[in-house]
Amino acid sequence: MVLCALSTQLLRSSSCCALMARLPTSGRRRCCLYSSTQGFNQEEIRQKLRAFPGGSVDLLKQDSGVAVLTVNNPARMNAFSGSMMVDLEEKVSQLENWTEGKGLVVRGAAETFCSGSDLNAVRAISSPQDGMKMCMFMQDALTRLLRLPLVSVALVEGRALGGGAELTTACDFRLMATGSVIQFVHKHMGLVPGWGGAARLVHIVGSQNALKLLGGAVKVDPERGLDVGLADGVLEADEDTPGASTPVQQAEDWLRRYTEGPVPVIQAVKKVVLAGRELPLLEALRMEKEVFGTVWGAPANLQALASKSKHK
Ligand SMILES: CC[C@H](C(=O)O)C(=O)SCCNC(=O)CCNC(=O)[C@H](O)C(C)(C)COP(=O)(O)OP(=O)(O)OC[C@H]1O[C@@H](n2cnc3c(N)ncnc32)[C@H](O)[C@@H]1OP(=O)(O)O
Repeated sequence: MVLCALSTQLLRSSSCCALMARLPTSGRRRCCLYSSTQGFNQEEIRQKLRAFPGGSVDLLKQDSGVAVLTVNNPARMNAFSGSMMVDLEEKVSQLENWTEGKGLVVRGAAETFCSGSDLNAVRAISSPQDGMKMCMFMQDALTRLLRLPLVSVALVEGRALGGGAELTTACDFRLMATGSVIQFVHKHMGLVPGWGGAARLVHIVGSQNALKLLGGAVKVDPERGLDVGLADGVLEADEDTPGASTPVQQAEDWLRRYTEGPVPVIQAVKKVVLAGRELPLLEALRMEKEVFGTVWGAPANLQALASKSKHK
């Protein structure tokens, strides 16, 4: 039973994914969704993907505890080349080990989000075996992205198409700029999502709306995004006001309400929500107990109690 395996995996705190990253562990081996028995040899796939160069995925970790991840391939509407897929996984690993992290903004360069896989690479990776390997590689990277103990938001400007739409679902929230579009164009490619976007979309908007967005390859604008629950907010452009905040600054301002507080507490909040979302109830309760144990009596808790006692 995959779910049982998953819950066991998540709960085994000694060697588990980022979800358990900050629990007291003797050492942590990052685990993958797939194993070599399923044809998943991550280093072999990395080598194959590196053969398709172009663009980059850039990471800016800030003292505020909020990082900015930028999909950067503007000449290709920020399409993912093979080397960018490797970049992404490496940046997720860096974030899994960022002990001071609380939040993450995922964006695209040049005022557009991402137009999915680089079609030139896709044409070259056309064998079923290689397609599966790319699929498993990106499913692993995006699952780990969503499981980071950080509160994440996708800042969608311009277009998020295909794999780019799937990338938005690997964030906790989505903010859409005026005029932006999220579109699962896979049907037009004779495909379905392969980076985990379908499974996550059902969790976000429900199966009925997911069927409509996928089956209809619907162009989701900010209004429709709010309506179906795919968008959590809309950023209004403000080019006329000199010195107005940039879309990234607006996204960081929006995120601040959910990341303000001590790092261990914010990370614990994300972990207990992840457990509730991914695990059966009993395992989720056990995970919640584990995480609760890391914050009960910890400095932030003791400081809060001390300040409360002065309120007599
Ligand atoms: C599981 C994920 C799934 C998979 O891997 O199977 C995928 O994601 S498949 C890819 C799905 N994405 C698409 O089908 C989008 C393809 N692109 C477009 O529809 C358009 O380019 C669009 C709507 C993004 C922008 O159109 P616009 O007219 O404004 O600009 P251009 O089309 O001229 O694009 C500018 C420039 O970018 C190149 N480009 C855009 N998207 C891609 C892409 N996905 N792969 C490679 N190159 C892309 C486009 O060819 C233009 O280059 P140029 O050299 O100027 O012709």
